[in-house]
This record gives sequence, C-alpha cells and structure tokens, in this order.
Amino acid sequence: MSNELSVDVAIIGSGTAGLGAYRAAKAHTDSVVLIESGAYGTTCARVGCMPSKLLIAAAEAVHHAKHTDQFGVYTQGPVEINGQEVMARVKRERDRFVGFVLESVEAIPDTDKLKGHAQFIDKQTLLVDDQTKISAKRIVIATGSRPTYPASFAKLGERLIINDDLFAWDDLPSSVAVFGTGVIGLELGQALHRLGLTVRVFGLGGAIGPLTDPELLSQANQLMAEELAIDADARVTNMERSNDQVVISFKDAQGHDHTECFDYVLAATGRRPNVDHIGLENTGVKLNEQGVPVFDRFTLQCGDQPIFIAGDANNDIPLLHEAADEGRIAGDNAGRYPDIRAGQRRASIGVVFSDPQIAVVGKSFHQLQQSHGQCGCFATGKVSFADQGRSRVMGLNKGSLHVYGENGTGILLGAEMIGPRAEHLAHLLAWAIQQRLTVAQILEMPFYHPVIEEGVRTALRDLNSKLHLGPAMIEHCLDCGPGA
Ligand SMILES: Cc1cc2nc3c(=O)[nH]c(=O)nc-3n(C[C@H](O)[C@H](O)[C@H](O)COP(=O)(O)OP(=O)(O)OC[C@H]3O[C@@H](n4cnc5c(N)ncnc54)[C@H](O)[C@@H]3O)c2cc1C
Ligand SMILES: NC(=O)c1ccc[n+]([C@@H]2O[C@H](COP(=O)([O-])OP(=O)(O)OC[C@H]3O[C@@H](n4cnc5c(N)ncnc54)[C@H](O)[C@@H]3O)[C@@H](O)[C@H]2O)c1
Repeated sequence: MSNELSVDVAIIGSGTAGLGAYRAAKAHTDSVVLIESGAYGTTCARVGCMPSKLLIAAAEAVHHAKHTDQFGVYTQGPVEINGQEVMARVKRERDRFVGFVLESVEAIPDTDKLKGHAQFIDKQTLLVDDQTKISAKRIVIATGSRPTYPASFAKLGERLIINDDLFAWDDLPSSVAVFGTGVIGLELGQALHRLGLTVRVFGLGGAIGPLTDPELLSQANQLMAEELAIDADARVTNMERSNDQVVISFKDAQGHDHTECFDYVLAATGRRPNVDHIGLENTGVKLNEQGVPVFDRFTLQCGDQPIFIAGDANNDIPLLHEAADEGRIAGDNAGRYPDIRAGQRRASIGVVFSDPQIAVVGKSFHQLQQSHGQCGCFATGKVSFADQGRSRVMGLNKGSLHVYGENGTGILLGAEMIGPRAEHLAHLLAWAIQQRLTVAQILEMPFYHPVIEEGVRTALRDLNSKLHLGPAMIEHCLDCGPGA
C-alpha cells in the first residue's frame, strides 16, 4: 500500500450530495476527505438537469415559432434549425454551469480531495484505486446513479446512447428511437422531435413519467401521442444493428407490424444506484432487495453503523434538491456522530419538463390509494385546463389537475397534473402541503385574475365540496371571474 490516511469523515462521491456532505461535515471537523472516481462537476450540471433543460429550451423556441398562426400571426418561411448551433449553445451554457461547480471544488484544499474509485474493506476502512488505504471514523456514501438498460441493447454498439452521449453531440442526427417513457424519455424524446429529428418513443407497461392517477395517465398518453410517435406499452419484436443504423420492428396499437430505421437508440429505461462495486458486503450493513443499504430517511444512517448514504445512491427520491438536502443531513450527522439528528425532509415535488408539463406533489394517487383508499378516506378535486381562462388566452389549454384531500380533516394531501406551467402550480401546492394547510385555508389565499392559478382554485373548490366541507361547485362560476 503506497499511502495510508486517517480521517474523521470520508465522503465517497463529489456530486451534489457529496459536496453538500463535505461542507456540512467540515462544520464539525477539519479532518474530512472527499473521494471522486470520475469527472468533477456533478451529474446535474454535466449530463443531467442543466443540459437537458437547455436542449428543451431550444426545442420550445422551435415549437413556439411554428405555432403562431392560432393568434393570426405568421412568420415567413419554414423554421430553420441549425443543429450545430443548438448543440453549441447547449454545451456552452452547460460548461458555464459546470464551471461554477468546478470553482467550488477548486476552493476545497487539495489535502481534502482524493481522485480514485473507493471501496469498503470494512465498515471503517476504504481502499482507493488499490493505492490509498483510508481509515475513517465515519463514511458517507454519495456515489450517485447510472443508466440501466436491458443487456440485449449492448449489441447495438456505439448506436446505443445514454443521456451523457447525447450532450456530447456536435450536431443533431436525423433520427433517434427512445426507449423509456419515464422522465428522461419524455423530456429528451419530445425535445429531439421538436428539433426536427424523426423520433419514436417506446415504453413498457404504459407509464408516462411519474403519473399514477389513471385518468391523468390516459390524458397524458393522448396528449403526448397527438404530437409524438409514442407508445407507452410498446411491443418491439426485433431490434438489430444494420451498418450505421438500428432497425426496429414493432407492432402498433392495432397489432399491425412496422419496421423503421434509426441513427441511434437512446436508452432512458431507468437508473440504478452506484452501490454495487463499492464492497458493501464488507461493511455488515443490511441491504434491501436492490442491494441498497437499509437506511433511516431522516438521519440517512445505515442501520446502526457509522455509515450514511445520500443522493441518488440511496435510490429514495433521485432528484437534485433531495440530493442536496440529503448530502447536508448525512454530512452533518457524519460530523456530529454519534450525536446524530433527524434532518428536515420537505414535501415531495417532482416536475417533468415536457409540454404540457407533468408534476406530482405530496402523496401520489397510487400512494393515497394504499394509505387512504380502503376506508374511502380521501377525495379528488378536478379541473380541466381546456376551458381555463388564462390557459385558453395563451393557447396552452390542455391537460388537467387533480388535487387530493383527506376526508374529515380537509387537509390537502397531494396532487397530480399534466398542464400549463405545472412547474409553478406544483410549487404552490407543495408549499401548502408542507404547511399542512386545509383546502379551506388555501382557498382563503388571494388568487389574481386572470391567471392559471385560478384553475388551482377551481380544483380546490371541487375538492372542498367533495369532502363535504364547502358548497357544490358552480359551473362557470360568475364571481370567480370569466373563465376561472
Ligand atoms: C438527463 C437527466 C436529467 C435530470 N434532470 C433533473 C431535473 O431537471 N431536476 C432534478 O431535480 N433532477 C434531475 N435529474 C436527477 C439529478 O441529476 C440527480 O438526482 C442528482 O444529480 C444526483 O446527485 P448525486 O450527488 O446523488 O449524484 P452525482 O452528481 O452523480 O454524484 C455522484 C458522484 O460519485 C462518484 N462516484 C461514484 N462511485 C464512486 C466511487 N466508488 N468512488 C468515488 N467516487 C464515486 C461519481 O463519479 C459522481 O461524480 C436528472 C438526471 C438526468 C440523468
Ligand atoms: N425533470 C426531472 O426532475 C428529471 C429529469 C430527468 C431525470 N430525472 C431523474 O432521473 C431518474 C431516471 O430517469 P429515467 O427516465 O431514466 O427513469 P424512470 O424510472 O423515470 O423511467 C424509466 C422508464 O423506462 C421504462 N422501461 C424500462 N425498461 C424498458 C424497456 N425495455 N423498454 C421500454 N421502456 C422501458 C419504464 O417502464 C419507465 O417508465 C428519474 O427517476 C428522475 O428522478 C428527473
């Protein structure tokens, strides 16, 4: 062994969770080491949240330019998409975001950083690249996640891509088959379609993003299919490489056979936590069926060991803001161990940046069916955006919002939606849920006119009435203002 190191806290992974853990642990002790096997810069900034939203922004620009005629406004000639310029902006702006992360990593003293792949030799010892042995009193696992896809996809060679590869493109290709109708498949599939590529999206089992409410799921399927070639429950009968293309044979919804060729297959079939090659078997930590340590979601501690797990690595809620929160909690507890504290967990919120946007906040319909369904203990308030005033004004009148409330208490429990500006509506509702507001209390809040939020009020009034806590809904309510 060429190097040996002894520290109070070792953190494996310098992504969002790892960096947060480092800062929190440093508040307790100077003896912290941050280990990173890959590139600094975080998944979110390099190949995740930021480049995907940049690509979507370009796609939205195309979409808006192509859909002005409903307002009697006509742009001259076809909309021209310069793939090289699109990708250049995506990468330029992405690099700027990555640059900010790199600056913060630079600011960490060299003595606190180590490059290499870390694995456990025992619960308090790590081996990094077979070169450095680290004895650590406490360890935080913040190793993130990676894409996963069926083994059979590997035969497509370099024609099989994941999100990382897409954001390395210098130009846009002609066609892509997207596998997966989850968050990544929807966001990237729709964006590539709008950017002029021939796109077909193949799903499995009928899922559309995180939606679980059957009515909304069916609406979402319909809305997406109006624009995109998408089958959320596809039957692919064959997929093979043919020169520089991939030939895919599949059956459509009517059972008819089709064969199409694509430049690439984008695997967006889910992600798995990076906990399989880090020697967890040497720690004595209890693992669940997926091989992920069993942990306390408030302290992030694994069993009663001096080991904490944060971010995508724990496979709980693989989202950026959760990784940041969990990193802080895990790092703080690793620093203060054994005097650990429960950290604050926020109301759940998830947004898909498709168009229309999709969001799930608080408890999903599926979760409520399990916790409140048997006793009929929750009710659903609904609004369709089809006739909602502001949505119609802007030509964004598609989709619906469902809000769920508890019978008896009138507390707002959750919501699912596909519709205009769902990212903003989801925040309002998540904040109300975290405050444990009742539907009546939320209805006491101001609603401006004419805004999309008036649709939220309509859904909440419907819910209040279904909870028998308010009057029946009045169709086209006059005191609500026109088109509320
Ligand atoms: C395409 C895409 C779009 C996304 N969009 C959004 C979005 O819009 N909003 C949102 O909230 N979330 C989004 N996410 C999810 C979000 O990016 C992740 O939840 C978040 O980045 C996870 O952070 P993390 O710190 O857990 O992992 P990471 O940032 O991946 O950090 C883990 C680090 O650990 C390192 N590592 C792994 N194993 C070892 C080891 N054994 N030794 C040393 N180092 C190791 C890795 O190299 C990596 O640097 C998106 C994800 C993707 C892929
Ligand atoms: N806007 C955001 O917040 C955002 C954006 C992108 C990613 N993310 C995060 O990244 C995570 C991973 O995203 P993801 O979309 O890869 O995973 P996902 O779990 O959301 O969706 C994967 C989908 O692939 C389908 N699938 C699985 N095997 C398949 C097959 N063989 N053929 C066709 N479809 C198949 C699944 O049924 C599922 O619907 C998300 O859970 C989310 O936490 C978030």
